[in-house]
This record gives sequence, structure tokens and C-alpha cells, in this order.
Amino acid sequence: MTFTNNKKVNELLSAAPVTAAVGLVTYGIYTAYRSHQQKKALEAGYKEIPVPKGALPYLGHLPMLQELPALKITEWQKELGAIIRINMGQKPWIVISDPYLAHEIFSNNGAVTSGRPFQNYAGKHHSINQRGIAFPNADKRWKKTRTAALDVLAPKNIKKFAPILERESDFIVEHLLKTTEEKGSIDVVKPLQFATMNFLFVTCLGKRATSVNDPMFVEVIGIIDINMKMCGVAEDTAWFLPILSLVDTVTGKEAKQKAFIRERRNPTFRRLIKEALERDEDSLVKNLYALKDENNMLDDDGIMVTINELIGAGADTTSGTLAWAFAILTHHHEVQAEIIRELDAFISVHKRVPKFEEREELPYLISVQKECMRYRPSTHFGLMHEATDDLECRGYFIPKGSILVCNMHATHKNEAVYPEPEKFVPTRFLNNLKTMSAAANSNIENRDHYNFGWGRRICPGIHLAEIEMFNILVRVFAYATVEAPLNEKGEPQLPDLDAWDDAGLTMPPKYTTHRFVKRSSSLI
Ligand code: HEM
Repeated sequence: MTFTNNKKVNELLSAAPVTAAVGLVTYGIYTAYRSHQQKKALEAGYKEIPVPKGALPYLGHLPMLQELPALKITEWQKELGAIIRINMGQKPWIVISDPYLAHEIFSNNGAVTSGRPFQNYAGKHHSINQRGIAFPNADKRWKKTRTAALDVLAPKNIKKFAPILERESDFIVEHLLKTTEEKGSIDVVKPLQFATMNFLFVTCLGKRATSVNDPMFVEVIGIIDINMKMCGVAEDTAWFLPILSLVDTVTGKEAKQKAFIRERRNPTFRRLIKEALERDEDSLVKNLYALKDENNMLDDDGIMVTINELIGAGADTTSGTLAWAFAILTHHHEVQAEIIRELDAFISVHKRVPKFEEREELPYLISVQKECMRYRPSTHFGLMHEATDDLECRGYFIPKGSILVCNMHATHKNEAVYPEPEKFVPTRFLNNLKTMSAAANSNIENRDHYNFGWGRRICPGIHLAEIEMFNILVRVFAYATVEAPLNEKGEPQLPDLDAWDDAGLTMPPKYTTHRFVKRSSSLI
């Protein structure tokens, strides 16, 4: 998430004196209310949540965030502590970087910290007034929808689909190797999105796409890319600065967003859902329509938003995480060699690649995978939570309506939990080889990393993501090594690991082109 739009924000501000007047009045009332709340909390003996210096009236800390807000916020947290308040325009964020504190807030106090703030695009347009799973408050309808999705994503169900997952991984790894042979290198983003999305096509819609050029994949990935970007908070400037909502109307930004949903997202997903209902194959769409008959909490729009979210959330996060792993490993040939040694020991006995259930025979690979996710998490802030009631935690008062954000970037660099956090340490997790879904759903001492979020809103797709990533990694290293692309002089161009791409909700690496070079020593 970047705030490269600051220049644009300033231009628009100066062009809208009327909206500015309205905004400033609202700002005055709101600021007075907030300082009254803070004064009351301090009088009651609560500790003050530190606020970085330098916030501007109305804009708050927004202009100070620059290209990568997570880095600036992490800097503030190093100075001020694991819980700080920053003013994102008119939205005060309480940002947490200590996993133990995050656990207390999001998990122990989950009854009042599992709401979602109502964002303009994600809340109103994408989710058609907070339908689906990711953006509604934790209400009855959300629970019903999430439960239906969890059924599909449950380990027992995923196990049924193991051959499909393995086939998709075979297909995509073959594509990575073949394209490297033919073209010299390959950008991994689309192929990885294809592999992860295809499983969701099969489970949600009962049909797979045949290749990265299949019109179904091309159309859906085009929609998902735009939608994920617009759901990111950085695109939603009017949410931070309500002054800009009139500007959005005047400039046609909101009309374009509505048109995208009305003319592109809705017709495509409605057609895919109709076709899925007509197919003989079982699918989540059919399960959701069966639930629709039982109660009237789910409607056609809710089902469409849910299918859109599962396909989008499942594809971009998993592919971004794998893209980071490949980028990191091009810097560490010694780590690739050790993965290959471990994998070849398995293959020499079994004459095939390992299955996910056999993962314990690959402790080093598991540890590396977790370390890649710690070192470069694929989202910087996950999804925001909202406090639906006042709460008290470690002497801090968090008022109802606060926006609660885990700074994934800082949490994964927390020195108290991860010694030498700036170093990539492939063996770091050898003492925690639990599956990521078991670790994420256990107590805080047993967690490995926090990529999947927190509490009642924790990602429901962990098990699926973990199997997909495992299947792809074992196949890549069974056959190949991952190398940086070459420049005209034939020299490797290692990817800059401090360069992020802002995809809205996710932050994949900026450099995603690599070479998958076949190993002459491959045992299969
Ligand atoms: C490496 C891969 C993945 C990562 C890093 C990831 C990360 C996350 C995070 C950080 C959240 C927000 C949690 C919170 O609010 O505290 C989330 C929510 C969600 N994820 Fe994932 N995710 C991944 C894969 C998947 C997959 C494969 C699916 C399913 C197909 C999925 C579906 C969802 C859904 C539906 C939500 C919204 C849950 C809710 O609000 O109740 N994710 N994910």
C-alpha cells in the first residue's frame, strides 16, 4: 500500500474550496470529540497511546508516509513502542507491532475487535454494502457465509481434491521450466496466480481454466487485479479525507468505480455462477445456493461477492508469497542446495516427489518456507479490524470505533520474538514445524508467523495456501534451481529485496522474473 497520490491529493484539495469548508467543520467537531475522549481516558488512569510528532491539521500523518507507509510506521514504532496511534487523515489507526499484544487485542478480545471499518470502495461498491466474507462486520450473515466457505476449505475437503492440487502444481512447474528453456526467463506472477486460482475455479465453480491464455482466466484475473488494487486503502483517499468524496464525485472517480462493478465485475461473476449452477459438478456455488434456500440471509449478490473474494483472496496472496520465496532464494544458493539435498534423499527412496502429508520428512524446506514468509510478508497490514465496543488492554484504553491494524512488517521484525530479525535465517523455524494452520490457530507461544492475521477474522484459506505452496516448491526444486535473470552481458541481475510492488491489498516483490534452470542431477 503506498500513498504516492499525495501530490494528487493536494491538487484536488486546492481545487475544492467548498468541500474544504465542509470538511474542516467536520474535522473541528471530530478533533474536539477525540481529544475529549483522550482526556477522559487519561483522567481515568489509562496510559496514553503514543502519537508520532508532526501530524498536520486534517491530513494527520498522511503526508509523512511516503511510498511505503509500513517502513515509516515501523520507524515510529521503534521509537515510540509496540502500540502507537497515527492519524491517517481523519481515521485514527491504532497500530500494533508486538505479536503478544496483538494476540491480546485481536484474539483474547475478539468479541469486540472483529469488526471491519466501512470503506468507501471495499465496503460499499465491491461488497455491495458489506456482503461476502472479507469486508462485512462480524455479524450473523458474515458468520453463515464464512462457515460455508470454511466447509470447502476444511482440511477434510481439501484432501479430497489433493490430486487436483498436485496436477495444477505439475502443470505450472512444467510451464516455468519450459518457458525458461524457450525464452530465457519467466515472470512468475501470472503463472502462480493461474495455479492458485485454478483450484478455486474447480472448487467454487466446478471448472478449471486450461492455460494462462484461457479467456476465463484472462477475464477473471483482469477483474481481480483491478479490484484488489481498489480495495486497498491507499486508493480510497476519500475514506481518509472525507473532503475528497465530493471531489471523487466531481472528477468521476466514484462513477468509474461503480461502472467497473456494474459493467465488468458483476456480469462476469453472474455468468460464471449461472454456468456453475448448470454444470453437473459439485461446487461451492451450489452449496451457497442450497443455504440460500434454507435462510434468507444469503442473496444472489452475497454469493457473487463471496465467490469473487475467495478467488481473489486465494490467488493473489498465495502467488505473492511464492514470488517472494523465489526472489529471496535467488540470493541464497546455499539454501537451495540444502533444500535439494533433503528433497533428493526423499526422492531416492520413494521415486516421486513428497506429498503434503509427508512434509515432516522435509524439516529444512518447511523452515525455509516459514522464514521467507517472516522475512517478506506478502501483506503489510493484512485487513483492518474495528473495535465494536470500548476495550481496555494492558492499561491502554481503546475506544469503540478505533481502527486496529497489525503492522505485519514490524511484527515480523520484532527482536524479542525473532533474534537478528534483519537476517534471513533458513533454520529459524526448525523448532516449530507445525503446519501453518495449526500454528496460526494455536496459542501465541506456538505461532510461527502472523501472515494470516488474527482472531475470529483469521484467514480461512491457510491450509489450502500451505498445500499449494508446498506442492509448487517441492516440484520446482525436484527438477530445477531458481536463478536471477541475466542482463545483455550474461550477468545475473539479483532482484532487489527492498523493492515492493503495490498491488493494493498485497505487497508482492517488484522483481518477479527468474530462471528455472533444470538440474542435470534431478532424480526424476
Ligand atoms: C499465503 C497466502 C495467504 C495469506 C498471506 C493470507 C492472508 C490473509 C490475511 C492477513 C487476512 C486478514 C485476517 C485478519 O483480518 O486478521 C486474510 C483474510 C482472508 N483470506 Fe487469506 N491469505 C492467504 C490465502 C488465502 C486463501 C488460499 C484463501 C481462500 C481461498 C483466502 C481467503 C481469505 C478470506 C475469505 C479472508 C477474509 C476472512 C474474514 O474476514 O473473515 N486466503 N487472509
